[in-house]
Amino acid sequence: MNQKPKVIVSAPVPPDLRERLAERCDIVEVPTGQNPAEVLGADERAQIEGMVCTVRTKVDQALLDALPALKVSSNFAVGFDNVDLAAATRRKVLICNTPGVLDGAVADVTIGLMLCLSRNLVAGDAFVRSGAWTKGAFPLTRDIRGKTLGLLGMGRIGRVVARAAQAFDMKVIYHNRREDPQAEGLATYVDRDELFKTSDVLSVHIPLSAETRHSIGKRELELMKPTAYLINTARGPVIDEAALIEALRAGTIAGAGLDVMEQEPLPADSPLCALPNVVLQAHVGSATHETRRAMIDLAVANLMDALAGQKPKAMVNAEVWQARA
Ligand SMILES: O=CC(=O)O
Repeated sequence: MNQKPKVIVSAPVPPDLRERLAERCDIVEVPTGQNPAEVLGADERAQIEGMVCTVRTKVDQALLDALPALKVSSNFAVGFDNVDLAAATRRKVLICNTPGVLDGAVADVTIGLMLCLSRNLVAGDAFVRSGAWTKGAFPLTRDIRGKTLGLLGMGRIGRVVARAAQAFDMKVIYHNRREDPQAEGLATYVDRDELFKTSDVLSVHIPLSAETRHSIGKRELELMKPTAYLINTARGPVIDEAALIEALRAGTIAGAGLDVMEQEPLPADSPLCALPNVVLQAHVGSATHETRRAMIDLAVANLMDALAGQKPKAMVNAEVWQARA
């Protein structure tokens, strides 16, 4: 009988799915976020053929060197900025991710942040709880109806946000590397500066890469209207956080809604936590029972398919798969 392939599980795989995986693979447990190269001995590492992990696992050259038999690494996330993709592709390690199943959940948090900012809902809750209401009315806020929503990035999530914004009678504009035919009827393509200049709410939906790191900085913030809000449910480091804090303090923009930050978890002494015009969330875009289940189903299916020689549903470096076929 063929030996089952050894796989690292470094993600919250629920018991029923773990059982299914164990029928086909020999599971090696690595606590989520810990470096398998530090947790496992050399003999065990040498036998690892697959891995399912969160974005807290850095799949870099050092880890690839520590796992010389690795064939597939399956991210329990749509983002893959934890992976050195060039190094993985060079080593012919297939990288998988979980696109599609979390679009609605992330779009919901985007819309939620937009409403919290424009209607000041978080401060309104504190206002009532503190008894301040008994002393006077809550300050007026701003409508989003009829305003312009700008989307930086028009992928799957951006399109769901655009569709949702239509229900609020918003005008939706977007900027992408190129105009997207799938955005037709949903949003109007504009150039990048125009997006920053004309958006009343600007929402970020681009992946983190060497090119996008700090791509929203002082210059972009200064292009924005002083009444505009910036929302980020993508990755923290695409925004230069120091520049953003400065802009929020100076009133260059009206506020920000952030589900992601440069440092996560965000410490309570971060200047962001002291700013009244910021609404913060703990990187929870995809964090619902239903969506996380769909994500882990897909991540484990990708891993099992790849190891069984079947084309996984979602591959980041499909060229590795094609070269094998
Ligand atoms: O941040 C979450 C993801 O990339 O799936």
